[in-house]
Amino acid sequence: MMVRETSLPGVKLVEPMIFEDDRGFFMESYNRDVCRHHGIQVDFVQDNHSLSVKEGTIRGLHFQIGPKAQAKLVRVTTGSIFDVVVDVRQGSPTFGQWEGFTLSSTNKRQLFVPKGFAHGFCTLEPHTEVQYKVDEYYSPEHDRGIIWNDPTLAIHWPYEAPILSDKDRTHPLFRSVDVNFLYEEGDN
Ligand SMILES: Cc1cn([C@H]2C[C@H](O)[C@@H](COP(=O)(O)OP(=O)(O)O[C@H]3O[C@H](C)C(=O)[C@H](O)[C@H]3O)O2)c(=O)[nH]c1=O
Repeated sequence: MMVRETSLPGVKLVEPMIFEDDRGFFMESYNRDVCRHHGIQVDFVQDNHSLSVKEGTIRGLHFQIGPKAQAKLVRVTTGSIFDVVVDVRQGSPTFGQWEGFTLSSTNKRQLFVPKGFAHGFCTLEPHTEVQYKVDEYYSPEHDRGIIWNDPTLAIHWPYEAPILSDKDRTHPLFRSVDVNFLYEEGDN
């Protein structure tokens, strides 16, 4: 497995080792010790799996606050996504900065998203399946977000008129990132 840092300290791009033969391939999709060796020092407690039927679907930008803040290890098992993280850690030198990554079932790349980052993705193909580990359980009361087209962030999404859930379109807690300091260090 190779792990490289990104423009946002703590966010890591993971390239697993792929063993290919005439049957297909084998990979360790998660190895706790190897992750720890590369600085991914979290104990995951929940696996999530979503299917988005149409390309141009955006899920996010979401994160949980306080003691339920989540770190995530994201991968794509069918299709492909433009995966986006936003630093929402109050006082962070990169607060409000975002970066996007293409994850796909072909490149098998994974993205480690630490606590304190909003996360969202846009599907680039129909029938895209995303699977990700989180290190805190789901807590709707702690769910927060930033609207996908927040002008402060000006994220370069690949689609201008995406498919969204009602929550992602209208949620009252989804405001511009500069309105709310949404995560404070030590909240976890
Ligand atoms: C996240 C979650 C949701 N749910 C239930 C709640 C809803 O009834 C249903 C759909 O939830 P939601 O519309 O929030 O799903 P997504 O829009 O894919 O949300 C995710 O989108 C972005 C990409 C993320 O990084 C988050 O992990 C997560 O917020 O599943 C659960 O039961 N457990 C969970 O952990």
